Amino acid sequence: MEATVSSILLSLALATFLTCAWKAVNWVWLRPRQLERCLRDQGFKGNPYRFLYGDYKEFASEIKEARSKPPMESSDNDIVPRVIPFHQYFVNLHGTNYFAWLGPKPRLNITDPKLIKEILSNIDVFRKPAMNPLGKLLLTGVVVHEGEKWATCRSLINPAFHLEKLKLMVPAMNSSCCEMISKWEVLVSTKGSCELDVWPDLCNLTAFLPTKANRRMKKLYNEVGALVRKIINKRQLTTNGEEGDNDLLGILLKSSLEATDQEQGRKNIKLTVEDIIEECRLFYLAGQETTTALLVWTMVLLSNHQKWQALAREEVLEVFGESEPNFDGLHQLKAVTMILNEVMRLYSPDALFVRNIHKNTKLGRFVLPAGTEIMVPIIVIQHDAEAWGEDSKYFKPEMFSEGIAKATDGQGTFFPFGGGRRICIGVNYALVEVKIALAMILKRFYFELSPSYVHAPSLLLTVQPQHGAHLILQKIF
Ligand code: HEM
Repeated sequence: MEATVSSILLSLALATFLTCAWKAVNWVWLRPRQLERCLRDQGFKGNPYRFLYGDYKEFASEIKEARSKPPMESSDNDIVPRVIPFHQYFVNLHGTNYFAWLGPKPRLNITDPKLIKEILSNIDVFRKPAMNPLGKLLLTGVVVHEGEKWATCRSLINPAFHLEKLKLMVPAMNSSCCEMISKWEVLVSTKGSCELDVWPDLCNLTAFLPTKANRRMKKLYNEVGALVRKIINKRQLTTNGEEGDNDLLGILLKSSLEATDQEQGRKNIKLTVEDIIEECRLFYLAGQETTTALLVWTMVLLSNHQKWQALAREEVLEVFGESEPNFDGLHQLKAVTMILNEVMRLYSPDALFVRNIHKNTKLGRFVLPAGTEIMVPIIVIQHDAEAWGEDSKYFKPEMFSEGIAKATDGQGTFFPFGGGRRICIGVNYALVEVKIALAMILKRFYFELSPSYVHAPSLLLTVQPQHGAHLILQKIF
């Protein structure tokens, strides 16, 4: 009897071991080889799969090499090889229809705007990739949710970004900007001009908390979490930013809560306090990094293109005169809007996005096997000479003089905020914030590149200036 029990246990252990071993072998060897055959049969090209590591070594060495390259000419906008160097490497080896191995997972490069449109419009099929534990620490909330949970969160948060809510945030945005401007005014006060790395100040400006932006994640998370909890507990929400150090966050949060209250009544949906904290942390990260990137490259490009800087300043003075920027005036800023579009085309803050194929899926003439990933390199498409002309790397805001649809001929070759139903939720917020900041800076300072500026755009979550943004600011009297 005892012998039978132990032989059953042994068989069970053996069966479990064999199942696990089979799954492991399938994951690291059999499945990747199957995927590779399937992709090659459809004309995609890439390195042969290498056990477990795939192309990690190539990714790492290309990124390392790009970061240690000598700086570029400051007028050179051909930044793709520097920002996503692995892309250039694989294109050189295999052409644009390439796949690269992220461990045992092949990632396909997709640059055809028609296919991208298909990807963006089928959000249930082309999903965000599952986050690893480290990624989950960084990003949570609506940006990573899928299906029902995503739809619920998005519909509850959306009202916080409606135009009438953004209008309420303008005074708070003005006042954070005033702090930075006052600091710069002190710096230029003695000589009339000064040399300054504007990057750290712009990072602080776009942080929701006007207190020092803390870039260490844990502390940042605790700060935002504690603040949100405090506001929720006390329900001390104001609509005009009187709360002091929680103005923008407070307003965003209040709108989210109001919307949550209403929607919950209607749909019987529940967002927990933790859900809301997650969303606010996400806004902080997703919003701060990208908006700062847009602002800093705008200052760098306007330093290189003084004609456009003068034009933008003239427009700002014409619209706002002596007063601080206001919401309604922002819509009249035509040259500024053209400039921002062109900056986002050349220096797209988000350089790329990724989707996961979780079941065999048709895309154009291809059938992509489950387990494949797709990479859409936004910045590559926005630099493409076929779409934007031979001078696609030049700064030409005039291309946007009749709007985005005209500039792109409706081809979908400009999408710095993504697209489809998962388009950036903060698009209007970001543009209002950047326009206010830029208008306030233009009104008070002329700016140009300092001789110590080193042009080295690189990708670190967003496209950032690797060695800061050293400019010379000159006070306008
Ligand atoms: C210039 C500034 C910004 C740029 C260029 C930008 C770009 C993007 C892009 C490309 C996506 C789509 C990613 C994908 O499809 O995988 C996205 C999504 C998102 N962005 Fe932004 N963003 C900016 C500012 C902001 C701000 C200010 C906020 C919030 C305050 C924000 C919150 C989000 C969220 C929550 C999503 C996920 C939306 C969803 O999946 O439904 N972004 N952004």
